[in-house]
Amino acid sequence: MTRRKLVAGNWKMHGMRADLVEVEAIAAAAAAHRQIDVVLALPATLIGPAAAYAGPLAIGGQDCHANPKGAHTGCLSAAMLHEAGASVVIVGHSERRADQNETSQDAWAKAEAARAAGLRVILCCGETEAERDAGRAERVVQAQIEKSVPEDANGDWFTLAYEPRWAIGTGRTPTPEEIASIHAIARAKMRQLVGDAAGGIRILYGGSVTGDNAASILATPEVDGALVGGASLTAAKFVPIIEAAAAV
Ligand SMILES: O=C(CO)COP(=O)(O)O
Repeated sequence: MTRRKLVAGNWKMHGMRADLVEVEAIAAAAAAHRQIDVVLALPATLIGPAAAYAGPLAIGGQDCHANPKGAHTGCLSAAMLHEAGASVVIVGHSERRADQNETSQDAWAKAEAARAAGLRVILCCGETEAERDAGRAERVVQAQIEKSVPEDANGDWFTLAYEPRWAIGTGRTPTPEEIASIHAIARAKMRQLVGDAAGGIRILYGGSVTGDNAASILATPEVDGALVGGASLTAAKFVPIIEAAAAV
């Protein structure tokens, strides 16, 4: 099954209104490469202003609450993100697992809530360095998928992102062979859970993707795109990754 490449940027806790010029330039690159999908997951404060002119660039949130509303000070529901202009949301990012003690079950509930509100979902998984060193990377990722991937997931609304924690913001990446191997294992696990629909679900690689390594990572078997942190913050760094995906 052919799957369109997807390049997603995650601005994390970066970005002020002055940075909307970068969003505008990235949106222009997305418009110039419509054969792929491009997403920018922005701080909630920038979703509305960015969505107003993003065009083919899909604007996303970085988290949502699992409940549709309620007494949850400081939290945002999926419907709020949707109303602000987001069409997609990241759930289960390793920084939220580390900083907010989120679990794979939380990611599952957030994915369900996002879908119910009309958002597409990018759900993250990935092992720590200690888990990889102990030879447990595959089992950790399989367990995360088993607990977090909704049983009705399909490629229309659901994307998986494999982000080994030790590769995030470190400049270190797994080899293409290691990435291909984990992605194949992830897809096999999803096939057990959702059947043939797994063939349509994109699996992104994330962790220290840059303009320099994007072409080789994006050409790796089983890699359907990239989830990019630091190198998505400026058009100068992110557009070469979009171009690399469009050229695969
Ligand atoms: O966490 C990431 C994207 O969600 C990856 O971050 P970096 O690209 O900065 O390593």
